[in-house]
Amino acid sequence: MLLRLVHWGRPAVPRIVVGGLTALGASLLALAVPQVLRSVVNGPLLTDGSRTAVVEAAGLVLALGVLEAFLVWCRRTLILTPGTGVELTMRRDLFRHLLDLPVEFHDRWSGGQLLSRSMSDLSVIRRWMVFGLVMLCVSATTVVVGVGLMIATAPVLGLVYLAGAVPVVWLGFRFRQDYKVVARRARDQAGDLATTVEESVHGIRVLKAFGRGEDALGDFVRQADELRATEVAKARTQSRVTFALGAIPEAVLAVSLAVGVPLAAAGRVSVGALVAFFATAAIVNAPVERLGNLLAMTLDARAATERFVQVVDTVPTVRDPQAPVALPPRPAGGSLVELDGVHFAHPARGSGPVGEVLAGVDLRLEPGTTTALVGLTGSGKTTLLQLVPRLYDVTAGAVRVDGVDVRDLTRAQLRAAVSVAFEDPILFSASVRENVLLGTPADLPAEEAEDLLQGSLDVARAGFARDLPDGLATVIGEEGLSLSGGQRQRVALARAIAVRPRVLLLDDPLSALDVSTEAQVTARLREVLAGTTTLVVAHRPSTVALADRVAVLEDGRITGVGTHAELLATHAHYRYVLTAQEAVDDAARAADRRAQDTDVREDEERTADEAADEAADEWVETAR
Ligand SMILES: Nc1ncnc2c1ncn2[C@@H]1O[C@H](COP(=O)(O)OP(=O)(O)OP(=O)(O)O)[C@@H](O)[C@H]1O
Repeated sequence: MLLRLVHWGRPAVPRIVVGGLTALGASLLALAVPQVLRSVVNGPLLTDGSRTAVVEAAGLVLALGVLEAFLVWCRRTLILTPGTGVELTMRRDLFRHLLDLPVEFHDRWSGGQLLSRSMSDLSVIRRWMVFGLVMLCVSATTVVVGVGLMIATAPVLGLVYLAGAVPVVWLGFRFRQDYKVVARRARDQAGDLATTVEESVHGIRVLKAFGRGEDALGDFVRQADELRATEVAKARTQSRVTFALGAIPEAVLAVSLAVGVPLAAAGRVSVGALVAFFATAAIVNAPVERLGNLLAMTLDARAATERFVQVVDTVPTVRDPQAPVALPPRPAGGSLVELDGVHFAHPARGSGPVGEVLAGVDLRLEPGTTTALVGLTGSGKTTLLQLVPRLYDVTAGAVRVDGVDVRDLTRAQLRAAVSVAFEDPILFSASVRENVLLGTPADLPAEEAEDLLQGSLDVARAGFARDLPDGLATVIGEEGLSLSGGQRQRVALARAIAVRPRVLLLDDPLSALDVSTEAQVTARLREVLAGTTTLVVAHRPSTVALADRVAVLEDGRITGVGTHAELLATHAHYRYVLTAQEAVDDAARAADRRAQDTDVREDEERTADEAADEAADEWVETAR
């Protein structure tokens, strides 16, 4: 799994390798110190006691120490920057892939899981690459070289020390098995927790309005507690292995001492060799102890990498064709859109006829006309609309624009030709200007962009945006000024119009507007839409009025196409849908009236309160 990182880590490899070599050099220098000790003890100390030799040896140890410190500094400096570069590249690739993945992927994945993958998982990988990986290699090499030196210095004692490796390796293997499960669980739970925070913040108004703050807190605490329990389990597993990796070498050293001293007394091992053996063992013990933490870091990085590649390995199901076809030039009278035997099932609902929302839709949108799509709620109107710009791909049949199957066009070409305004408009944390011009080419001359902006705002009756605190530069969306539902819809409508598309898809874009504003927008749209083929999902008769023709979606098929009057006279289901909607509208209007009455009462009460406050203030002033 970790080898997958080579793809992103390649540019950093030279610096990581050089950094690793400097770290290895530092460790080997540390291992050289006991050998100096050995020669001092066996030479000047035990024989002639020459001061000069001791001073020379001390100078050598000092020089080795300074060089070791310098190499450690080199390692840090060399590896720091490439690690952040790798993290940036991985983050960019992940985000690019997320944008490329189809809507169906985003239906299945929660925001928190994607957020945690792009933030904390990548930080874990970076830390491992620049520290864990390097130190793991250096520690393992130091241990191997150190044990080799110990065997060379005092073979019997070296073999005793080596015997300690058997339980260490076994423990390491057991640790890997246990830790990798909890490491993955912890990362997934962190993602779930991020999802909960994201959803709660997003839906904060609903939580407050329904007084469900305590429940949300309860859910959050439960999840946070599960994560805590997993982290504790992780820490316990890690501390067990760290303890064992610390204790086993110390125990082995005690055994070596018990064996070594009699050997030295018997003259079978020199005193210098014994001193060098234990000094080397003290140096080797440190990386052995570190192995527990480094293994844990490695397994954390493995879990993070697994989660990262899980996303980047997901193959987009909606892709550009191998040999894209070009759209014919824009016809003067407008584009022809055909849906031919279209079937569609949302993947989450299972494939096959049972899960199908659309079961053989045949619909022809004549060039330059506006067609209203009417059907009961949940009948698949939004789904149908989304098949045209390939937010989903049909499961059977075909959607064609000007005779070209939309799957034969590049997505960029298709989406420049087809524009959508959704019922629930999402605005980005950017200025009104940026939001409206979102779909227009980036290289559009400033003057033309300004004309488009002003024209689109006028058609969508979104002129209110000019009166915002900073005019059209006012930041709206999540981080900016909140707009009302109707205002957001109008900005989103302006955004859809600004593209000047061949095909405009409107998913009940005026549902949050009052009837008179809707009438004004409708009138302007009729003028502007001449030459644009439009499909508008309509719930209200007033929206249907926008259309030249109406298509009725019923049981996954189009069961009637005609003018509003024709269908009223001939299509029972159409009459039923409109009547059902009128009943809903009547109920909504009644609710509006009640709310207005309450507002008036509240205003009256407020005025009375304000008057009382003013009287009280006056009284206080007079008293003063
Ligand atoms: N992403 C999805 N995953 C699974 N099922 C979905 C998804 N989106 C919609 N559906 C289902 O597909 C059916 C059609 O939904 P769609 O939103 O297209 O209906 P609609 O006619 O636009 O409804 P409304 O008039 O209420 O907006 C519904 O049963 C809905 O539950």
